[in-house]
Amino acid sequence: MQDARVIVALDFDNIDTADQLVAQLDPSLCKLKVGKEMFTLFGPEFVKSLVKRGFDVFLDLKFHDIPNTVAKACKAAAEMGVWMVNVHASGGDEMMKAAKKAIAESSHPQTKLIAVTVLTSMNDEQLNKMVPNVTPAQQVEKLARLTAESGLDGVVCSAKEAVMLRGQHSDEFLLVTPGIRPAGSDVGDQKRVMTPVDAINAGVSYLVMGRPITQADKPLETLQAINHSINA
Ligand SMILES: O=C(O)c1cc(=O)[nH]c(=O)n1[C@@H]1O[C@H](COP(=O)(O)O)[C@@H](O)[C@H]1O
Repeated sequence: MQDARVIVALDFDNIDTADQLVAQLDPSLCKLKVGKEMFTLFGPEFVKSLVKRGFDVFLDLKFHDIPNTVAKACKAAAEMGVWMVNVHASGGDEMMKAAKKAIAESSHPQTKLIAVTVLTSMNDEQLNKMVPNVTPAQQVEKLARLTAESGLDGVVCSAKEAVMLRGQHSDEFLLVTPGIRPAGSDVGDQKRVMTPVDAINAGVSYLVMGRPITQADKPLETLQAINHSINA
């Protein structure tokens, strides 16, 4: 089975709506992401039900806390059988190493661990209110280096930084990029965006896509068209 490159973000407040979409999909077409909204509403049972249906699940809870707390949360996440979990790189290398070790020692050590660098909803202006005189690309570069040095599997970044990071890290280092928008689709709250084809050409490993697929009139056809465009 070909490794699906699109991760569909299930950001729904209603489990039936999510289930209706998932019923149309299969693990050869996409992976699935459960984030803060659905996990808060429906908890581990929903996540486990997707794992049971054979999907690679990215549990996107973006942990950011002291090392001991994040390590325990990552162990708990891995033991749900998920494919991937994430933390914020700005939590620091001690936190990331503790998280990595906790997953390695868990009952599901194959769970991948990646770190969020700079959120794709941030542009220069937004970032400068927190970290003055640094561009998103410079901040991503710095945090990606810290992530790699901490032994993690990769980063969440925008596709805009992918070419730079591919030149600095091994081919195995995962670049997972939200902020993906097919040409002409609504950008919404995302700021650093790119089309699926451009992102793949830039060296991205996995594309995270929510609304362009989940809010489409025909989500399955939209996903198939995206898959076709990136595999062409
Ligand atoms: O970690 C993430 O998945 C993430 C990081 C980031 O920098 N930006 C970002 O949009 N995300 C997530 O990716 C998804 C993007 O959804 P859409 O903007 O609807 O395609 C959402 O579930 C976000 O929570």
